[in-house]
Amino acid sequence: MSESLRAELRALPDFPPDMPDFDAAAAPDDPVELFLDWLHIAIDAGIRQPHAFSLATATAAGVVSSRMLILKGIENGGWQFASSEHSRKGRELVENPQAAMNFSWLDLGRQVRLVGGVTALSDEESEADWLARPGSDGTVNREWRLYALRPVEIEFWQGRHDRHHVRHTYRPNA
Ligand SMILES: Cc1cc2nc3c(=O)[nH]c(=O)nc-3n(C[C@H](O)[C@H](O)[C@H](O)COP(=O)(O)O)c2cc1C
Repeated sequence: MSESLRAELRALPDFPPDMPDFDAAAAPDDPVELFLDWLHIAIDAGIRQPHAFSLATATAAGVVSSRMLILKGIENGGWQFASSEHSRKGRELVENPQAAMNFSWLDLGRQVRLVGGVTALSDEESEADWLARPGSDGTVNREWRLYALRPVEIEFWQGRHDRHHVRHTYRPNA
């Protein structure tokens, strides 16, 4: 069974036939500019939920967990997301305010990884995010919290058919 699974997995296609080029030498100095450029390319390519990413958090003891979330915006160098502050991620961010994000646009052979400190944003900003959600009935949810991850490291990764994959790393706020 495990050998047939291994063979089945090995036979799966990997990169899409057409992948964009990425010239790291010509990349802008500002990682936000490059991130927004890649995000808009993903949106224009029709990728489903291009604003979805995996967020990894950890307890104070370093026990890691991850889950998918939706990007709410980027402001003042902070990538924003929202969730219940009573959730596992909410509790972990109180005891250990560090996290990692991973955006993957597989149909473009692209990944962006971010690592940094996370801050809980204000009640006003959190409430505004809750009320702006599709289907909002105008009722306030006091558990809802908007957070911002300010990256100390961002890595842009572009797959290539010749396997000379391109990695471009920024270290802002370091
Ligand atoms: C594509 C996708 C997007 C999601 N977006 C959010 C989100 O923005 N906020 C949220 O709290 N949960 C979101 N979820 C659910 C989370 O993945 C997760 O199940 C939930 O937040 C509880 O996580 P926790 O128990 O680790 O804190 C999303 C799930 C998927 C699959």
